[in-house]
Amino acid sequence: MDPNVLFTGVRFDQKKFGAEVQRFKRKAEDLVVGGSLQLSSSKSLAESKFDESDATEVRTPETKSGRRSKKRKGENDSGPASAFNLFRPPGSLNSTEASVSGQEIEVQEDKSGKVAEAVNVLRKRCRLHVSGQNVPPPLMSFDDLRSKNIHASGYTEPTPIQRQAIPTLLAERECLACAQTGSGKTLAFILPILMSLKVPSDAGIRAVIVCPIRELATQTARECRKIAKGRKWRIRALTRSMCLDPKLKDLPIDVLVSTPLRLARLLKKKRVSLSGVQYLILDEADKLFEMGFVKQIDSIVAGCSNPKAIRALFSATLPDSVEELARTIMVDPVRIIVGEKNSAASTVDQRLVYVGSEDGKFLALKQLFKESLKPPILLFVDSKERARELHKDLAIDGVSVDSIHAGRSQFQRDAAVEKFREGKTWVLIATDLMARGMDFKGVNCVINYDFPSSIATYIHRIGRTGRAGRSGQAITFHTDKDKVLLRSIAHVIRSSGGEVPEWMLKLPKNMKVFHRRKSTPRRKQREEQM
Ligand SMILES: Nc1ncnc2c1ncn2[C@@H]1O[C@H](COP(=O)(O)OP(=O)(O)OP(=O)(O)O)[C@@H](O)[C@H]1O
Repeated sequence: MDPNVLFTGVRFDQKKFGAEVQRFKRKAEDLVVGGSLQLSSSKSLAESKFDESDATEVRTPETKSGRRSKKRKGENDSGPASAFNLFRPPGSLNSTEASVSGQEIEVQEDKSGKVAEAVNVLRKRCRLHVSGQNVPPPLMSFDDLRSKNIHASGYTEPTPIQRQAIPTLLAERECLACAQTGSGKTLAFILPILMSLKVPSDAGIRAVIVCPIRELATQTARECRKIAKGRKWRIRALTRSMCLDPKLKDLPIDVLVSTPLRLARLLKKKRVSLSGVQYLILDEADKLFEMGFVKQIDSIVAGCSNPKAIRALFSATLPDSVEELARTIMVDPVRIIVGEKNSAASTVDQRLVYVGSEDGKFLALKQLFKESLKPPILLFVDSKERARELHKDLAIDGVSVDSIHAGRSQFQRDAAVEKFREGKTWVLIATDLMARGMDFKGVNCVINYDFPSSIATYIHRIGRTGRAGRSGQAITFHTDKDKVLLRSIAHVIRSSGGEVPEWMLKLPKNMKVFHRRKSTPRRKQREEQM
């Protein structure tokens, strides 16, 4: 294996990813209608800029007294927000207006109806499906935001989700957003948060981003710092050492990124206050609404007691049940779906490989290594036991391999992620811990060594490749035991443009697609196979 290929694109810079940047750019250019689409909101957005040099010119959505100039109808300023079941009633937003940075967005059906038509054309081309009352128009260009850091980060044009979510959050509207993996959802919430908060302040935590795993929280905080570069924002990922700090409450923090458990524990012990939070983002929202997290999320949502706090949910998969639950905690949310809901990234070439039985997996893997696989490769297994077993086997074969799972210490986990990012590890064996949100740009291939336990898991796992417009490959091993979910996954592949045999699509319908597999498959000792 040529180790040089490992270093291809592991780190994102504009030079290395010139082609991708161009691809994003090209797509965006295609969206301009006759090169002259002008939305009436552009000016308002420009005036929300947040780069330091521009700070004095920023128009604020607040009056001198520090209160927002707009108040939602029916909003109770004094009453605290309560947990899931007790939320504010929907429909309390004035349906005829929404403000961005204190200005009205006027997507008027003007005399010629041209603006409204242009908005529709842009949304159609971006495959943006939006619903809600008086939804703000999409963002035409990052230039409208006049942020130097965006361009410095190598981002030239907004992705579809960014086009709609940024103006929505800037307009202080709550939102439910679903867009494919690797489509830039992180920036879609980070940017409006920083723009809305405008300047660092000692007023306490003003934005909270909740992610299901620590590695993702660290990554999100890093991305946030990148966008805030040159400013004195205090952006912190909640670490163990911070939790142990007796002075935690006095730490200056503007944006806090955390996993649910850590934050919920601190809240319970009253060691942190979220009463001044203006933005609460639930990233990978469907995961956070699963049984294991829901209590913690409930307490975090309740802890963000500012009645004006804006809540937003983001994920690449948003089952209807989660949407329903989410709506109980949101006020008149804007629903933003890019493309087909719960679909796999079309940039990923997906393949299903029949390996017969459990024992066939290792042989098939070796064969793939011999034939065609280019590292870095992310390989998913079902459990930490499986990860340990395969790690040992591949290490014997001289492959540069590492593993990451819940059985490893945080130090080992961080080191594994870092080495993989740097291209020092060829194959990273992972459990579903790594399936969501992690942005390893250079991953060439994802292998589902063990069949995913749900469609959502499949979509997120394979979404670790083919990110930011790059192409990637996903190979899924299946055995006779995996028939239960095979049909559903074949449909996911077909609907994202992949090829699957007809017979797979005709397998009997499985009703338990979102259920976990009960037992971990075992294969014979490797020695027995050789
Ligand atoms: N406008 C843009 N132009 C070019 N690249 C971008 C843009 N916005 C984001 N990116 C890059 O796209 C990659 C994927 O972004 P991000 O991690 O936010 O995806 P995501 O939609 O949250 O994916 P997932 O669903 O897997 O969490 C990142 O490397 C990011 O730097």
